[in-house]
Amino acid sequence: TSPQLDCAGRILRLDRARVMGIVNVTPDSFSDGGAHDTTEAAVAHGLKLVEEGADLLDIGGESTRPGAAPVSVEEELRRVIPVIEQLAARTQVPISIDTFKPEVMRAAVAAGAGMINDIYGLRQEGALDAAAATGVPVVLMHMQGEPGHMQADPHYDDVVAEVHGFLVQRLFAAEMAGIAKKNLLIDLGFGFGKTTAHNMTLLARSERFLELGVPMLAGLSRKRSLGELTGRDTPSERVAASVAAHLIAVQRGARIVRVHDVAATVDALKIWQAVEAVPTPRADA
Ligand SMILES: Nc1nc2[nH]c(SCCc3ccc(S(N)(=O)=O)cc3)nc2c(=O)[nH]1
Repeated sequence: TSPQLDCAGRILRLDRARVMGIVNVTPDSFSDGGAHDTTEAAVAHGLKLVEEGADLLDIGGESTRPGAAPVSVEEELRRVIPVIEQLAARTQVPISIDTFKPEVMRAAVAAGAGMINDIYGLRQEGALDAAAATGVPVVLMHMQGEPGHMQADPHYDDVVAEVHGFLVQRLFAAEMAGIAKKNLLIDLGFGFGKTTAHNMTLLARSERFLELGVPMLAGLSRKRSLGELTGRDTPSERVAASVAAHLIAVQRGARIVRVHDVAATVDALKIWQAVEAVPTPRADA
């Protein structure tokens, strides 16, 4: 039986790398800023990403980019719940909720979400119990510091060892809270309290994390490190770099990649899958 995730009834097979499409429901990411238009635009975007080949969607109502302003529980719910309800009704793919707030986790799963993606790794008060109560798979991500200042001056004695130790501790905490190991995933948290050097070290040594025995998610899409390495100052100019980074992440063990550019990533992974399908020559052949 090849690995798979049961996302509230929607099965996500992990026999090959899967593409998670990003749907930001933040007024500043859509022209008008009006509530209805924001919902409508976010739903349309999610449908477009599924058309492009997304295997699942990640719905986020609060930007956690460095320096972003916090959003209240009420406001975050107002943004994401209508989008989750509509997308769950209009597509068959699993819907992930990108939140660290326990109340939003519970409401999102009640509204049709089948996965929780928590950049704080369930460290907020009440998050472990909320996630356990939903019964859906959970992504535990590493972050050093908080979004407000995490990129000020990130420092590690040994970034791989420290990120590994953090994820071991979060996996333990999640299992102690009653979350089955088969429902746990990890994420190295590219760009969350890391310099470009830290990010590239983690990407280069991703395979080290497979020993944790859970699927790994990678999210480098359009991030600053890719801009620094290519000189592309605008996120939308970082598509080629993002596709390259996620192909490398998959080659080094990632099972899910979280991307803005679904069509391009799907094409790149098709080439990887064609190469992976070539049988290894037998030793005595
Ligand atoms: N599991 C998971 N969830 C995620 N949610 C986000 S939102 C991106 C926030 C951001 C934007 C830009 C930079 S930067 N300064 O590196 O360009 C950092 C963080 N990302 C991830 C990720 O990776 N995994």
